[in-house]
Amino acid sequence: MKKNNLVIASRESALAMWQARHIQQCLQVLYPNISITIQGMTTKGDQILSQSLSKIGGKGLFIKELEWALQAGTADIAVHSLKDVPMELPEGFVLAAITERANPFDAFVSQQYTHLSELPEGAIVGTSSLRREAQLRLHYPNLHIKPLRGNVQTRLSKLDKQEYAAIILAAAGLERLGLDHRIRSILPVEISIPAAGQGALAIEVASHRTDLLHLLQPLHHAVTAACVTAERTMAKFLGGSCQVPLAAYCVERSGTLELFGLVASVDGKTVLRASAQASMSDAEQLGLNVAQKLASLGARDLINEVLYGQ
Ligand SMILES: NCc1[nH]cc(CCC(=O)O)c1CC(=O)O
Repeated sequence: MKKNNLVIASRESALAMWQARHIQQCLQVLYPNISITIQGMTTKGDQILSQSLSKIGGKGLFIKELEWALQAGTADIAVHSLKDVPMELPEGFVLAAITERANPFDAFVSQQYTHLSELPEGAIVGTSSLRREAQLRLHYPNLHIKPLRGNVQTRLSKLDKQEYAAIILAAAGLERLGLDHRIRSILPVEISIPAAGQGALAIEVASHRTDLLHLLQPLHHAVTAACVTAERTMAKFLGGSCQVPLAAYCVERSGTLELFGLVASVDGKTVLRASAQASMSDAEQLGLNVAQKLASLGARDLINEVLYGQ
């Protein structure tokens, strides 16, 4: 941190900038004497919108440029949606804090309809997430799933142009952007298990910046961190990325964690589920446990089939 000035690196989408400003405000309250600025930057993932994310190489594409800034020292911290952070960070970087999770669930957004169950046969539903697609196909095999990329506003404008009868977005993103009025209903966990880390923010720093670990500590939320550790450990063990339909959601009740995991084929015809409970201190073991249960049901073969064909 040069001259008491902390620089936050962020992608430039409205959601990313909201998230960076949120962290900026939290830190500013804690440390009124530090000047905190946000440096927006474009990532490869933001530029390549034409192809599906699952084909162009996944999550790392949205954070690499921010990591270069951390490495070069032109920025001190990077704020990410945890969902977009790869299960394994490149060497030399750590997540210094995980913030309290917002709404972790997927939202149903439509002009005409209130619930997924109201959609007529063949209705076009927009999502480019294989996780959402597989779970939609499982419960509503007669819907037509059509790819939908771009930032949240772009996706909403495509819905408004009647290209889709409905679209599925993360509730947290809509709420942060003040677009919660667009949410017609929340998809319960029985219909759509969220992505690992959905709804939580992660603050990344270069590992050698031990000065920042202490500074960021007040933003760290232990319960959220335990839950997302279970989710991300499960996904990592199974080699999960956004290139396979994999879902992981962990909830904490009175000190006990419960993790729900799912691996599916994209067509939703094969769906493997497993769950388990553990104490807060055993989050990693819980993730491994559920991953092993899924593996024993054939999750590895299913994932390889999705990734490489038969
Ligand atoms: N994949 C993009 C992305 N990354 C994080 C969010 C939402 C916010 C969050 O999950 O924390 C979104 C949009 C969406 O999935 O609708």
